Amino acid sequence: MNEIKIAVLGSEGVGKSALIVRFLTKRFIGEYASSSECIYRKRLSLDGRQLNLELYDPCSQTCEGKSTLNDQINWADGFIVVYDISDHSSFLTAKAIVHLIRELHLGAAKRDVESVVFLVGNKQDLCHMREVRREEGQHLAAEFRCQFYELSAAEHYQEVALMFSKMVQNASLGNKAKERRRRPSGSKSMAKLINNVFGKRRKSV
Ligand SMILES: Nc1nc2c(ncn2[C@@H]2O[C@H](COP(=O)(O)OP(=O)(O)OP(=O)(O)O)[C@@H](O)[C@H]2O)c(=O)[nH]1
Repeated sequence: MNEIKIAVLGSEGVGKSALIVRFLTKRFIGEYASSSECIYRKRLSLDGRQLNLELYDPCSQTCEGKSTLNDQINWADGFIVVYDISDHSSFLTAKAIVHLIRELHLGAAKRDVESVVFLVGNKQDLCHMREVRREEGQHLAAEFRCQFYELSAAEHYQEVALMFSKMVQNASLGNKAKERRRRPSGSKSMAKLINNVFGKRRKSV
């Protein structure tokens, strides 16, 4: 069965957990425990194929056994980089993360990387407190050639679901291409990377 690993990254409080929980349960829950990182798991059917989806929700605070951003980027097949439209500093963090993803994936086929990095401006319902213009988000996405979304975990279930579905679809295609390119000798180091993050707590929804 295919495994798709998506990392949802961004600075503290931008709504990473809210977006994941909204996608998995359709509900918006106001507060989430953020003292540990976790992987949410879900089985999906895509074009008649069964997929095991893993969604990684990092811990923004200092917590035991915390993985590094580099580990997280190496582990994932796809990236949802989130900022809060009402917090400009979170936009700068998102920019740094997207930059790092591109640096670490320089060896990969360009098209693969482009389709599996999404830049997401969350909390669109707080547009009266907006600190990041929509155009700034679009501009950054264009600069790093990633897809751009502006939405609200609190108010836009359909958009959130569409965004995750698109990512799963793209990451699944990227995965197939990766499998084709992977040489037998490469599988050992990939297994090592996966083992590095398998110590994490897992959650099923
Ligand atoms: N108004 C509004 N609030 C949101 C939205 N998404 C999340 N929040 C709120 O933002 C706060 C942080 O949300 P979390 O989902 O915990 O953010 P996080 O990025 O996972 O935070 P850490 O785990 O600390 O890194 C919570 O109070 C949420 O209720 C949204 O779309 N609109």
